[in-house]
Amino acid sequence: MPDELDVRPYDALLLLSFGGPEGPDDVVPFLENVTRGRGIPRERLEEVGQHYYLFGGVSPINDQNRALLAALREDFAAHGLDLPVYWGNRNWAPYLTDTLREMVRDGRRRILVLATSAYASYSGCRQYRENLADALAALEQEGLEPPRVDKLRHYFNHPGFVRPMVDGVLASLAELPEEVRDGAHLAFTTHSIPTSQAETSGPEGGAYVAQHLDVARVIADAVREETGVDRPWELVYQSRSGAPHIPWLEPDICDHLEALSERGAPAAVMVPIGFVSDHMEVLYDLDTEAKAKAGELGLPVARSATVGADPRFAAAVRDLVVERAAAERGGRPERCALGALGPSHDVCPVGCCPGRTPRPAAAGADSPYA
Ligand SMILES: CC1=C(CCC(=O)O)c2cc3nc(cc4[nH]c(cc5[nH]c(cc1n2)c(C)c5CCC(=O)O)c(CCC(=O)O)c4C)C(CCC(=O)O)=C3C
Ligand SMILES: [Fe+2]
Repeated sequence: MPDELDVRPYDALLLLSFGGPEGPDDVVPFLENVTRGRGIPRERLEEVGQHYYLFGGVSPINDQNRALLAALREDFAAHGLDLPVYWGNRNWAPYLTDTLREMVRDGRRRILVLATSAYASYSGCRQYRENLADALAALEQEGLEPPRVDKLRHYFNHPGFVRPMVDGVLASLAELPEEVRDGAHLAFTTHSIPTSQAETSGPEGGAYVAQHLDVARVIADAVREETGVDRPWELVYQSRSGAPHIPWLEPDICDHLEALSERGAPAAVMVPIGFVSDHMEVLYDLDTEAKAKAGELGLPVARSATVGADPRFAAAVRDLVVERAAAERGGRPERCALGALGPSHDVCPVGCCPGRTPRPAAAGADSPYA
């Protein structure tokens, strides 16, 4: 048996994810959960519903989280990290509030949260924190003493998140016809968000785009070193939602593929760095829609894998847990990070990644729960 790793003061890890439908009957209620109060046009919802029906009404995200849970438990057990791992979602069962209630009933008082979103932004960070605050409030209403909840730092630049994506790009390049491989562009993609949200992301603003650019550069550099070929790369966006008159980050991946084709690019690899698993935004927006677009253009494309349940990602989570526990005990742990930005903060400062209207958010400096 390995020596036991010190995770005091924590007594549990919570995998906090988006959630997704598990059958056709779940699709509409799931979309209602996601878009409640968010001003998404009806037509957009109907369109996104069709994406899910195309895949039998099942999002792959839940099985991907089950696989990640298994990978985390296996990694923790193999390395003497004695920490139970739970799973709860923002928008579908198992719901966050139900999981937190179970955790409290199991006696968990100091909970560390791993969100399946690696970057700063309202949608990718504070919204998860608001949902945590709502769940804690619900437990309080039920007469339960809310546990203390902390969130792991953003892991976009952790080597265990980045390295599997480098391998993914190398595998995708190998899938392309040999004669276009060296000229292939790398199209790094992430979820588009309103430009106003991008501008206010992180403690000083602009973090969403800056963090993605940093990761894209690290991956492009690593691929150049591995292959000896310097390929052009760009950061582009996908899965735009919202009303058309509100500006969102651009260009869209499909417009980008068209521009590449016009510029005479021989091929492209789409690299979904914005996502942690190959969920619906990847399967539909890239593998279905963007690939169809590339087919029309006669542009050879491949799409590289997200980290999913890669054992290196599970090991990165272990590293982050041990690091954060040491910091909570007053130590100065080593903090792994690639790229130019350095390791992200442990505790989101007051006011970072603001939403449209202020709401209580847990696991940050402005949390109403200690
Ligand atoms: C930044 C970001 C991430 C990455 C960080 C993270 O992972 O959290 C992400 C992930 C995801 N988004 C997902 C699904 C959806 N997102 C929607 C809508 C929106 N996303 C937004 C942003 C993000 N979204 C925004 C600004 C909106 C507009 C509405 C609003 O302001 O809140 C809608 C409504 C319909 C539509 O308009 O598309 C759906 C169905 C799924 C599940 C996929 C599956 O089922 O496999 C996942 C992982
Ligand atoms: Fe989304």
